[in-house]
Amino acid sequence: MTTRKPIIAGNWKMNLNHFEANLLIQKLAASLTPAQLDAVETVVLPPFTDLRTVQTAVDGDKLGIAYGAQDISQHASGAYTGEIAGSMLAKLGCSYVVIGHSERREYHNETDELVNAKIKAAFTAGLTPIFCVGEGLSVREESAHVGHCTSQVDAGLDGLKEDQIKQIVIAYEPVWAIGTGKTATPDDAQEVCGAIRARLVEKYGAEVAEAVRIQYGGSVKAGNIASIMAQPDVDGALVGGAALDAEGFAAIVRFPEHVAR
Ligand SMILES: O=C(CO)COP(=O)(O)O
Repeated sequence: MTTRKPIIAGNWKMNLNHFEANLLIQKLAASLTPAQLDAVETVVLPPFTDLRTVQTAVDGDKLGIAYGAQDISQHASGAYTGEIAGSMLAKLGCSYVVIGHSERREYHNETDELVNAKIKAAFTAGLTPIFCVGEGLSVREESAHVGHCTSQVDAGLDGLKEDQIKQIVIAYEPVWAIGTGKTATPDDAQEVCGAIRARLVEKYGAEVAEAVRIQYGGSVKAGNIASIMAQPDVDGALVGGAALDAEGFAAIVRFPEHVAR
């Protein structure tokens, strides 16, 4: 029995304009009861252009759903064309921000150093990072995935204070399982999530490590969430494709009806 509150987050990636975002958030809220939303922290991560719309819906109707952005600038403000500062996200009521997603690491050449700088920028703005780590297929095939992920964790958390580490959400997303329909087995998810927690114990002590919520991400859907959430070191999921369907995402949030924690 863990005391960590489960957190299910829907990463909408580059999908849905603000009209579509409004529909999805309303439908999602209508599909979940207050008790279900109380049992599982439910988060949506829309594109920047949808954040104001989501804020209006969530605040206006007190939907009980948290939201955040998919990226943040490492800079506080200034001449950085196209970038979005943490303070701007905080002003829009964001609680979370995804940092270091494999799609940003791969397509935008984000390094561990940049990810670390963005995590610090998030905390400065009062946002909670959802810090992503994960290995590609070749690393997995060499059985080097555990070390790969724990060193990404080391680099991302470098220089943070203990209370910041306790607050952070770490998402283990094996790249080969993202959008491929190929889910890691529950044992695969536990292996890496457990190793991440063991690493946190080693570096920061058990009290800090026990507070950190670790998500699994990669082809999560209603049909596989229960077996993944049954793992002792998996505290939630970061959901991509299945988060674009209100009923499908709501069914994932309702996982406690199928698994005791
Ligand atoms: O990358 C992901 C969430 O951030 C996972 O995406 P899928 O759920 O579509 O595999």
